[in-house]
Amino acid sequence: MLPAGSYDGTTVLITGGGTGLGRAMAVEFARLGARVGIVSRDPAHHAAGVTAVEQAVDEAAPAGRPKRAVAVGAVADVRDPEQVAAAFDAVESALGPVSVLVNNAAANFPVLAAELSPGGWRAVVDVVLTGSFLCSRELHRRHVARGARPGAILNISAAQAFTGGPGMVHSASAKAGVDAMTKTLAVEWAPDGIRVNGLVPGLFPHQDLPASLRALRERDPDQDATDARRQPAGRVGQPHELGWAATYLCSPFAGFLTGHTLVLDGGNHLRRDFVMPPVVPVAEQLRPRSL
Ligand SMILES: CCCCCCCCCCC/C=C/C(=O)SCCNC(=O)CCNC(=O)[C@H](O)C(C)(C)COP(=O)(O)OP(=O)(O)OC[C@H]1O[C@@H](n2cnc3c(N)ncnc32)[C@H](O)[C@@H]1OP(=O)(O)O
Ligand SMILES: NC(=O)C1=CN([C@@H]2O[C@H](COP(=O)(O)OP(=O)(O)OC[C@H]3O[C@@H](n4cnc5c(N)ncnc54)[C@H](OP(=O)(O)O)[C@@H]3O)[C@@H](O)[C@H]2O)C=CC1
Repeated sequence: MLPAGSYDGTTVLITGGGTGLGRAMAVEFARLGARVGIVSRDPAHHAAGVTAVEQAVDEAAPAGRPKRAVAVGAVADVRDPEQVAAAFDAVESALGPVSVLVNNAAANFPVLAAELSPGGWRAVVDVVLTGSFLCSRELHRRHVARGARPGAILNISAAQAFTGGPGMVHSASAKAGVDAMTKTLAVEWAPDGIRVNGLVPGLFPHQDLPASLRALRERDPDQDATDARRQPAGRVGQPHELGWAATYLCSPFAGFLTGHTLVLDGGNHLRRDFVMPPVVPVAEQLRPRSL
């Protein structure tokens, strides 16, 4: 854990920060003193994120300390550059200039590549890859115009980017693009004082995931134990652990680190051997079945 107050005076914008892992990261930034802007499509998700952040900050604050503005939500579909700019405006007018951006918003659903429509491909690639680019570009534009420094961007990726993602060709391809963007922008924007890194969560189950992804696990009545057995570390990730990694990567303690993607998965993406479990075709894995 970083020292208390590490993010005092810093405004962090997290896309998709109202649910799941984005919310967990928002809470950890706020615990360390950050003000947090939560940007996504659904105001109900913003409300959940703001409540979680306020609760965590209240718990950590000494009794009687006056309440401060710690979190706001702003509506935007990250696929639309005008909505992205308007959301930055809204967050900055409430919380001050954004110097840390977490590109966390994502879309994904299991589908065979042969059955994926052009619209389904575009929806996922546009949210994950184009959305991360548009938000990064907005942070960079504002940061440079102000002559501010330092700044940090964190791109949330997935191990599918390195291995491919059978049953999720759209997400794997988009996340691989995000990883290439991390390295490219790290070099282009280092002279502007903006670091760009990536963070890959391994298996982090939570209830906010869309039904199509939760269903992959819920076929198994003993899902938690099965998930744990499938990880070299013997357990899945806990969302606050992703927050700990995110707050480190965007902090001055990582001030010389840029263009790096950190994998937080208990070793799972390295689990390759000559002897592997029998192959089950992806079409069979995705076929609905009764238990
Ligand atoms: C941790 C436990 C789970 C274990 C499983 C393993 C997980 C591995 C993880 C891999 C790494 C990545 C993880 C993640 O990204 S998790 C984050 C997931 N979160 C979300 O996806 C939230 C947001 N998602 C959405 O809102 C929707 O899914 C969607 C992307 C579809 C929303 O976009 P949009 O509003 O534009 O959607 P539309 O309804 O207009 O649809 C657009 C086109 O997409 C087609 N579509 C939509 N859903 C499906 C589906 N389930 N199957 C096939 N096609 C689908 C839809 O038909 C549209 O296409 P057309 O225009 O051609 O009709
Ligand atoms: N959970 C896991 O095991 C893994 C997660 N990841 C990655 O972690 C990150 C967080 O995922 P997780 O928390 O699990 O999933 P969630 O489904 O909980 O989060 C996705 C978030 O993205 C937002 N979002 C989706 N589409 C848009 C859009 N068009 N514009 C703006 N915001 C959008 C959603 O908010 P709203 O609906 O309000 O727009 C939501 O808050 C993602 O990048 C994901 O790929 C990677 C590997 C594994």
